[in-house]
This record gives sequence, C-alpha cells and structure tokens, in this order.
Amino acid sequence: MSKGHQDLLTVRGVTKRFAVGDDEVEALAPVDLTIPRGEFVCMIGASGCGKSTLLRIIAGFEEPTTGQVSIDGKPVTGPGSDRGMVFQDYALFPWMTVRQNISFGPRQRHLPREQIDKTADEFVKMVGLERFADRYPNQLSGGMKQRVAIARVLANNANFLLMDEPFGALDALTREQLQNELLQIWKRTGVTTIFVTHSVEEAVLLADRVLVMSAGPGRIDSDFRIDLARPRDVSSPEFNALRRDIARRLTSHLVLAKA
Ligand SMILES: Nc1ncnc2c1ncn2[C@@H]1O[C@H](COP(=O)(O)OP(=O)(O)OP(=O)(O)O)[C@@H](O)[C@H]1O
Repeated sequence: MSKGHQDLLTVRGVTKRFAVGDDEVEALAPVDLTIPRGEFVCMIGASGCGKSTLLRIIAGFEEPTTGQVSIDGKPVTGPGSDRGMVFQDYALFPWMTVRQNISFGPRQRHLPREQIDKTADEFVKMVGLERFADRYPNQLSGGMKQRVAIARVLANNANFLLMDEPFGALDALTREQLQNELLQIWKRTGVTTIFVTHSVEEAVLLADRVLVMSAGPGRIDSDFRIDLARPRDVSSPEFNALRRDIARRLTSHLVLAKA
C-alpha cells in the first residue's frame, strides 16, 4: 500500500479569513497536516488561535478561504456522516430519548428497522447507558450526556470523531472517567480522533500526537509525538517531561503575544 492510502486526512494550505465589519480576521495561516487512520490527535493552544475553526473546516461546517481538506484523497465539500462532531455543550436533541438520539443517524439513512435497533442496542451498551436508554437529556448528568453524544457519532458510522473541548464542562472525577472510557472506545473502534483541549495533562494522557497551535494568525507551531504506553501514569518522569515541554511551548507564545 502506498503511503497516500494510509493517510486518512490531509489538510493542504488551509487558510481562513473572517470578515468582521469592514475588517478581516486572519484566523488561520496556511495549515498543512496529515493524520493517518486511527490516530488520536490532540490540539492545544491559547484562546483564539483557530482550533475550533480548523476543526469546523475539517468537519465541513466551514469552508477554507484557500487550500483544501481531503479524506482518502477526496476533497471535503461539506459535512458528512463519516465525520461526527462532539461539542462541550452536548448538542443533543432534547425531545429525543437517549436511544432515539443515538439511533438518529441510522434512522435518517432509512436503514431497516432491525438494523436500527441492533445499532441502538450496541452503542447504548458501548457507553454503558442501558438503564438510561429511555431517559431524555434533561434527566441525565453531564457525563451521561457526553456519552450519548459520542455514541450518536459512532452509531452513524463515523470514522472521524471531532471533539471540541468535550470534557471542559465536567467535574474532575467525571472527566477522568470519560477520558478512560473514550480511550477504550477509541481502541475498540479504531476511530480517528481529533480532540481540542485546554489541558496539557489531558492532551498527554490521551493523544498519540499533540499539536500545539499559536495565534496571530493561527497555525500549527509544533507537533509532539507521545510514545508512552497506555494506560499512562501521570506521575511518571516521562509523562511530566512531556507535559513540561508542551507547557513551555504554549507559554512561550503567551509571553510573545503580550510583549
Ligand atoms: N464566525 C466568525 N466570525 C468572525 N471571526 C471569527 C469567527 N469564528 C472565529 N473567529 C475568529 O477567528 C479566530 C479563531 O477563533 P477560534 O474559535 O477558531 O479559536 P479557538 O482556538 O478555538 O479559541 P477558543 O479556545 O477560545 O475556543 C478568533 O480571532 C475568532 O475571534
């Protein structure tokens, strides 16, 4: 197999400018990025450096000003069920139960009834919500809602899980639990994952690779490979060395931005 076939996602020369009144914001300078199939990538960077913009362009919600995103060599021209997004604020359908939220994609695609039921069963179980399948989102905790959001993406056959600060609103204990569950799901499904976070520790805990972004205009500043075996020990010297290196990269930009 040629190298090109192993690369699921390529971002080539992607820039983004937003018009703000008579002015323009350069949200992304040319970004080049290749993410192989199955990789877990975290993006980290100061507020406003373009993380969400890049994620939304990959999702197809936003068009790049120049450049192109391709998946398996095919240009992305809009949203697709191959790419599912999970947001900090859950974005579930409040009028649907857990089960209905999770089976939304298969129902939209008019799959046969038995297949819809089977998929719903499988993914309700995968995120451990069997006892809550008939509840509505407002009857769930934040952690449960985020499990539903992840299951909804995966039940729709996505091979790309795009997560924008998904655990940012959760308490520390729930967050830790969800991080572990997400890693298990990722291992089990092999879904390629791009995860935006503000926490260096979370990035080093989860990712195969951490992209540090910097602002003015937004770009990928550095690309750290995290070769630590999982489960990772947050108190190990290797973990802390990586955490320190990444934090240094991040703060060097903050100091420059203020200068
Ligand atoms: N729709 C829009 N219209 C105008 N400017 C925008 C729009 N979306 C984003 N921007 C600007 O583009 C830049 C990048 O924003 P973006 O939300 O991608 O950053 P971010 O790194 O995700 O920030 P945060 O960590 O705070 O979520 C910012 O300067 C922002 O104000």
